[in-house]
Amino acid sequence: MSTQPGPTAPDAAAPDAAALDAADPLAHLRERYVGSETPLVYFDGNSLGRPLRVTAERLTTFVEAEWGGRLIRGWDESWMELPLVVGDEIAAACLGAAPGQTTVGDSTTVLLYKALRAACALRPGRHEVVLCRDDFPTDRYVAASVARELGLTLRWVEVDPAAGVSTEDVAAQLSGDTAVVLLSHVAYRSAWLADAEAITRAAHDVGAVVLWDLSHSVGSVPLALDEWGVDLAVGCTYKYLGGGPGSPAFVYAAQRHHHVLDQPVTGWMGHADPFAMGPDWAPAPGIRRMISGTPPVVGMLALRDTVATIAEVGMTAVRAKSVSLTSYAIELADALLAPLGARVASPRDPARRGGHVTVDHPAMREVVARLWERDVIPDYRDPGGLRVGLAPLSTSFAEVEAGMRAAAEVLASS
Ligand SMILES: Cc1ncc(COP(=O)(O)O)c(C=O)c1O
Ligand SMILES: Nc1c(O)cccc1C(=O)C[C@H](N)C(=O)O
Repeated sequence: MSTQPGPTAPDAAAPDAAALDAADPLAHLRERYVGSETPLVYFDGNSLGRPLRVTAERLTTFVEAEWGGRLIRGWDESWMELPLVVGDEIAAACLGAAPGQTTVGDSTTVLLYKALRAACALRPGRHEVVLCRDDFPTDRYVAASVARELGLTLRWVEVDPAAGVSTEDVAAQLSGDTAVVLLSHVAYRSAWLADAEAITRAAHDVGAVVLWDLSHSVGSVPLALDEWGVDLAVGCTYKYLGGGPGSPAFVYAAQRHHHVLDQPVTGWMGHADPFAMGPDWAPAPGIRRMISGTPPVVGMLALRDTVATIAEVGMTAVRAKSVSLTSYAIELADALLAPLGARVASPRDPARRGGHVTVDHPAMREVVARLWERDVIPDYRDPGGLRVGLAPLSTSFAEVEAGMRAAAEVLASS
């Protein structure tokens, strides 16, 4: 048990964090992370993951040996291939995707724009994009802008906060005029986990294509993009993939679409022969055509260490730890925060929950600000949501207990 002073609720209601840590097969990974030896409680690994210690060494070696040592020769020797090499590493460890369908570059927002335009171009003559009212703002804003550019209509899936996004809710918005279904696999606020396989099938049944935003699921929830028949997907790498602030996003496009994949930011690096410097753009073969400009080489380094760590233990073990962490956080929220008027706003069924837990109470904005002052770092999401993000590789059960107790103490005194 934590040595932090406990709030008023009975300890008996929650299991013992020390016992959970002792039984955790991934517990040994925590000490590989910078700062894991400090008492700071980090509940924001789903927004910016902690760095691995080994990454400091990788970055230094890169500066001294590769950048400093090879200089511009580095492009021919390895950097030109890096977006596809790292894309394949993410695909193998996390996406359930065969090689040659994933590349890394741009921000998630920019890649989402490129992927959504490419998805719409796969279904000419159709006029609707189906998306969810509760999805992350960038997805809604990008979709609105693509709809303006192409003269499309947005069809909104309204979300029942008690039930999340169901396949039926999505199916109700589908028709023969649906070009693309754009959805988050895990909802950024509530952690609702969509049934990606069933929704992909429903979209295909009406002849539409799907574009999944995997930002909150990649590295936390196992994915099987090839098996599910997904058309396109994008995701962040600075969350569960530990790429560091502003690390570039990834995009997946199923191989069956490559020959006609048409994205709008046609830069020289997606050209079939960039150094021909020819008069017109001609797409590179395969997924490389999704690249626009010079690959962000430095930004791709750190995530390779996290992806290698995920590959070492496997996504099944990562998901098992994630479910245990979120289940424990919910038990503690019920025992410590519910008596103070708070309410768990994430699914209680682990099969329908991603890697974080949101607890609602009107005072949470103030509570989160006060928690940050005492080195307990959750997130706040309107309206009134304390968002507890639990990165499975770096978070201990003792950390969960200390953070939830601190939240209860602060809420009790609000
Ligand atoms: C679902 C989702 N999509 C996209 C983004 C971010 O996009 P970008 O990396 O361009 O800021 C986030 C988080 O910031 C997110 O949660
Ligand atoms: N991408 C972020 C940023 O650049 C600054 C602060 C936070 C973020 C985030 O990742 C927000 C996050 N996607 C969310 O789910 O709320």
